[in-house]
Amino acid sequence: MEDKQQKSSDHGHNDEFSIGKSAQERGLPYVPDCYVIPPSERPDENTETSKDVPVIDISGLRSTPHERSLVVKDIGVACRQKGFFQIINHGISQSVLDEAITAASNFFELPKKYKQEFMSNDVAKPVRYGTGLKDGCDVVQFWRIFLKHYAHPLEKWIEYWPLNPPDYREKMAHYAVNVRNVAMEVMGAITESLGLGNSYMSEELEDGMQVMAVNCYPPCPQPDRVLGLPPHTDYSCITILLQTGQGLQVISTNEEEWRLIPDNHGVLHVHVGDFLEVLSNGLYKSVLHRATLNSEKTRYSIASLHSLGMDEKVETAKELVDEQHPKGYKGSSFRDFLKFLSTNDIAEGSSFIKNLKIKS
Ligand SMILES: O=C(O)CCC(=O)C(=O)O
Ligand SMILES: [Fe+2]
Repeated sequence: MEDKQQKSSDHGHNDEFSIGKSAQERGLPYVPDCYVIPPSERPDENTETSKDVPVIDISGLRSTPHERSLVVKDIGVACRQKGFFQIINHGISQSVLDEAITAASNFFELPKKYKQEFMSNDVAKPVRYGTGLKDGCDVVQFWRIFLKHYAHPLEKWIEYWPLNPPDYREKMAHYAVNVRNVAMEVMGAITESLGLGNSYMSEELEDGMQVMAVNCYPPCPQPDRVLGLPPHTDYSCITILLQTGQGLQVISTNEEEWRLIPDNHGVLHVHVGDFLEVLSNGLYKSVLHRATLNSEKTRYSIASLHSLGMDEKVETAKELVDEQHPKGYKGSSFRDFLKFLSTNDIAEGSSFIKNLKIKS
């Protein structure tokens, strides 16, 4: 994912952009020059909302073998044709979703002193807070505040999570555990759709990493000149995204244009990530996406990224390699990604997955 752009912004945070207020209420007349991105990279305000987002009822995965096979097929088609899909009847109650978002927004609204202790530009830190909102910068910045933390195994990492707001750990953990169960179920369906069986990676995923990127995008006075997050693909097998309001844009596998993703209450959005592209030998492509802004309302998102263990390499499934489809990718681990990130700037277009491609 993005990240490296924080190298010069982690120290220069600015919470004076009070989060709950619209840009006008905060009296912000314009976006500082340092945030303004070149015209070719600016979001177009007329970007169409994607009309054919696959919405999949995953309760069928727990139903009869016939029902399950239909859902598996739909998931496979969505991964191949789009690189993303949305899920309903995922089994996570609305209150768990809402409480995770409330915990996130309460964290971001805390006074600076509670957040500062988590600030770091060390991308390998298990808990990290950062913001692109700063004055006097001389590089392209992004209009986002984030808290990232590892979440699995929960008992190992939760003690590093913020103690404030007091219910942050409880509420976020509740969501983390639930969304991880959904991720395991969806990954089983994905490997099944590839003809590898539903338990192909379940053991490795059991010991895998879960990183939660908790994002906050304050209202922006000129949302057409700046982005919340630059275009990137995720360093995961899959990412599950919970969002409040529209802002996510994607370029699906079968299109060339940016499309806005609708946000429907209670729906979770699933992205194919880099490691799944490697595993599937490019049958399923990790999806390019970015976060855009609005001038009215703070938007929150919680991205839960699921991959294998820190040193467990994801290799292309040998079942998907033959003479017509030679192995297209080098194997890689989460640690390999962190190493890549520490020397490459994803905000400037570096791409982990491109780096893994074997040139033919
Ligand atoms: O906030 C969003 O819509 C996207 C977040 C995202 O892509 C990420 O955290 O990797
Ligand atoms: Fe992402």
